[in-house]
Parts: sequence; structure tokens; C-alpha cells
Amino acid sequence: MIHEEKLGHYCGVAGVFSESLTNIPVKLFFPLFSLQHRGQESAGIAYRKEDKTVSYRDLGMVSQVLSKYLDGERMSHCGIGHVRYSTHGGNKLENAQPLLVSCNKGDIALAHNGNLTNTQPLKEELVSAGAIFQTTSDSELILHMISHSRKPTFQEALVESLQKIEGAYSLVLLHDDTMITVRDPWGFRPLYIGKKDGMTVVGSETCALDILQITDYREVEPGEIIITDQYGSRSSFLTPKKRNHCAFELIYFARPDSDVYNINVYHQRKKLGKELAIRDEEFFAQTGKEDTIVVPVPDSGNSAALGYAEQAGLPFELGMTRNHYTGRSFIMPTTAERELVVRMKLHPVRKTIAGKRIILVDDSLVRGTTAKILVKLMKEAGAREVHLRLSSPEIRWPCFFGIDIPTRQELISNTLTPDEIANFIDADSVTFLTIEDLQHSLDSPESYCFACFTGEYPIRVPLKQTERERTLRDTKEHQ
Ligand SMILES: O=P(O)(O)OC[C@H]1O[C@H](OP(=O)(O)OP(=O)(O)O)[C@H](O)[C@@H]1O
Ligand SMILES: NC(=O)CC[C@H](N)C(=O)O
Ligand code: SF4
Ligand SMILES: [Mg+2]
Repeated sequence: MIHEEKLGHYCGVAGVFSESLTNIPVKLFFPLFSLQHRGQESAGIAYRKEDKTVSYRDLGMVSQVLSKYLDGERMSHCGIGHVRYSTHGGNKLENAQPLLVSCNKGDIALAHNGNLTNTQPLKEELVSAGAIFQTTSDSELILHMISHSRKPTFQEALVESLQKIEGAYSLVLLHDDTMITVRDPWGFRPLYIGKKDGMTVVGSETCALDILQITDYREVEPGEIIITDQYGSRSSFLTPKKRNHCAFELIYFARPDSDVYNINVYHQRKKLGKELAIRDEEFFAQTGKEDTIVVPVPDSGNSAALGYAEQAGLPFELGMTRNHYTGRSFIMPTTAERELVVRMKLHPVRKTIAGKRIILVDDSLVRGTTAKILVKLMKEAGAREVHLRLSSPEIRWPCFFGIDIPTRQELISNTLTPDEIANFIDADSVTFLTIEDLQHSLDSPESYCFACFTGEYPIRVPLKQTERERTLRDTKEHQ
């Protein structure tokens, strides 16, 4: 059995509208390939073929699913694409996107990144009015709402539906020969739009536009709806809300070369590493810096480790290499097998590690599985001490806006304090970035969501009673 156990990446969306006929599936392949890190469960495209919309989607990676589109000429004006990691509804073919329907408003294809938070009452209403849902994903709801709307036009029906839904949605839709780009009014997920040679391209992160050498791009504004057709692009806006950009995009999810929320991800991660090092000044004042090196957990810890090393004035060493052929981490039934999986992926460089005091930098702790094994590997390689530094605050709450975080009980920071974690994973010390340091590193911290760290959700969420209950850690803190 192989099954992912970590923080789920979420989805990536892309769209292309070209004034002249072009090979749209090929144009979509490259942005989707660049967004592969956002979802590895399924991939798909939908595009306009003469006067109808067709779609092709399957379980698997972009290169497996879509490489057949690299051959042949499929000339068209527009298409959209998606890479998926499920947040709602499982990893099944029927949930793969783009979803495509033919309804009273025409052909509609939809690609969604995010997660809706008020699906249940809206779905119940539609089901009692006779709607037949084909998938278990939340995204399908939007299509039913558009189709059931009494508004006379597609665009009015879309706006009416968007006014009713809550939660995170960066969307690209294809309605007949028109491409529609939408970002929720809170701006939870990133979304960019750019233009080159009569072609408008949309993508979750700027890396999706860079691959097509598009330099003229901008962020889609929270609440913005952009209609793109042969007459150009026109924007309208939903009622503004307080911004709530996902802080985790900057910490872990987005690709380091990308910009999200107009911030370069690599630079932001370096800043987080610097904040961690500033917190450690007292620690070094007491313990000194002799034989101390900063080692990242590749690749997710690289940028923060570099920032840490620069700030602390310590050598940055790639004391661990990564085998890029293993893919993501998997659930294995026994500890020994889990250890083997980490050993297959990450390899200490013995000569660099032996006899050294290691500042090991990673982005986050979820269940603590990786860290426990890594400390063991470092000590086996001769590390004198291992001090684990995490460039995110402690994750203690589930996310309802597009990231698959395990339940509260499974999150290590809900049962153990940093010192107890150090004890559990056999590290010499463990510290996390504080929420204050994270906020300090951002230009407008009031525009961000930090709910998985604080439990303060920016909008109402369907939190189960069991999830609201105090965890062991809450209880300890209140004693
Ligand atoms: O505490 P744990 O439950 O072990 O999870 C934490 C780890 O999970 C993520 O990495 P992951 O191995 O999923 O993939 P990555 O290669 O994208 O960093 C994250 O970057 C941490 O390293
Ligand atoms: N991770 C995502 O953004 C997924 C989009 C949508 N909620 C789905 O589950 O298909
Ligand atoms: S809860 Fe966490 S992961 Fe979810 S949107 Fe907010 S910051 Fe991002
Ligand atoms: Mg990692």
C-alpha cells in the first residue's frame, strides 16, 4: 500500500486564450508541468474544439497524462487545465478536473484551486431541487449553481453563484468561446494573469507564466472576475472582503522561483530563516558557534537554511542530499518501513556531518515522522549535536481552505511541546518560528490567514465538535 501521509499540496490551475488559432493543448502542457508541485494525483485539460468543448483528464502526473497532446495539431482559441490534490472527495477519476458540463447556459468547463466552506447547505438545496451530482468534489457545486440559476445569462448566473459560495477559490472557467478567471474576495489562493503576442495566460503561480516566457503579468485581484474573449479582457469585482492570503504558500507550497501575493517565495523563505536565527542569538551567546554548520532538509528547507546561515554567520552545508526519483513520502505500516522510505529519499553526507554540531532546518513538522528519522540518520553519520529549526510556527489546526492537514490529534504539536518533541525525536533542541516572527517578516501581516497555527479562522468553517475540543497540549497549557 502506498499512500501519502503528509501535508497535502493543493491544486494548480491554468488557462490560455489566444486571439489567433494555436495549438492550445501544447500551450497548456507547459504551465501545468510547472505547477506539478501543487498536485500529483490527477491532471487534465479542457479546450474548445470547433463549436464544442472537450476534456481529457486522468489520474497521474502531467507528463504521463498529457504527453500524448504534445503530438499533433489541435488548433483552438482557448482552453484550461488543472493539476489536483484532493481536499474534498477522494482521489478518483470522476473528481479529476477540469470538470465539464453541457447545460442550459452552454458548455462550461471548470478548474478550481481551493476549498469551499459552505457546501453542505447549498448542496442539500440543489439535491432537493433535483440536481444529480456526478462527483464528490466541492467544485462541482459551482456548476450546478450556475445551471440552476434563473438569471438569463451565464455571466449573471456565475456572479449570483459566487455571491453565495464561501471559502477559497481560484478558478479558471471556459464558457463556450470565453475564458473566465476568478479569485475569491479573500484572496486565499494565489492567481496570476499575463499576456504575450495576443495570448492571455492564467496560472496559479508566476512559474506557470515564466515557462512561456511571459514577462507582462500581474496578480488577479481578490474578488476579481476577468472575462477574456476575442474583444480582449474585462474585469468586474465581487463585494470586497478582508484579505486572507494563505501564509503556507510562502512557507512551503509555492515554488521558490514563483511570486505569490507579489512576493518572491525564495526571498520570503530566506527572511523566515533569518528570523529563526535572530531568535537563536541568545542560544549561541551561551553555547558558542564552534564546529557548527547549518544543514537544510532538501528541498523544502533550503531557502530558510540559507537565510539562517547568512544571519547567524555560520557555514551553510548541503549535509544531506536528496534522491529525486522517490517522489513523495508514503504511509508504510511499520516504523522500520517508514524509516526505509526516508532513507531512500534523504542521505546524509557523512564527511560533512561527522563531528559537527548541526543546525538542521526544515519548513514544518506535521506528525514528526521525517524529523525523528532524520535526527537518527544525522547521529549515525557522526553528528555531535542536532538542533532542529522549523521555519513555520507549530501547526495545530486543520485547514478548510485547500490544504489537507491531518486531524488535530495526529499533529505532533498538539500533543507535545517543542522540548518534548526534542526528547521524542532525540534532538538536542527543537524550536519553531513564532507567529510574531512570521508576521514581522511580512509587509502587511493583516492580509494573511494563519488559522492552522492559531485556530482563528478568518471566516466561518465547518469545524467538527471533536476538532473544537481541547487537545492534550491545550489541557497541559491550561493546568
Ligand atoms: O512531520 P512530518 O509528518 O514528517 O511532515 C513534515 C515534512 O513533510 C513535508 O515534507 P515532505 O516529505 O512531505 O515533502 P517535500 O519533499 O515536499 O518537502 C515538510 O516539508 C516536512 O519535511
Ligand atoms: N486542492 C485543491 O485545490 C482541490 C480543489 C477541489 N477542492 C477538489 O478537491 O478537487
Ligand atoms: S489555515 Fe493555514 S494552510 Fe489553510 S489557508 Fe490558512 S494559513 Fe493556509
Ligand atoms: Mg519536506
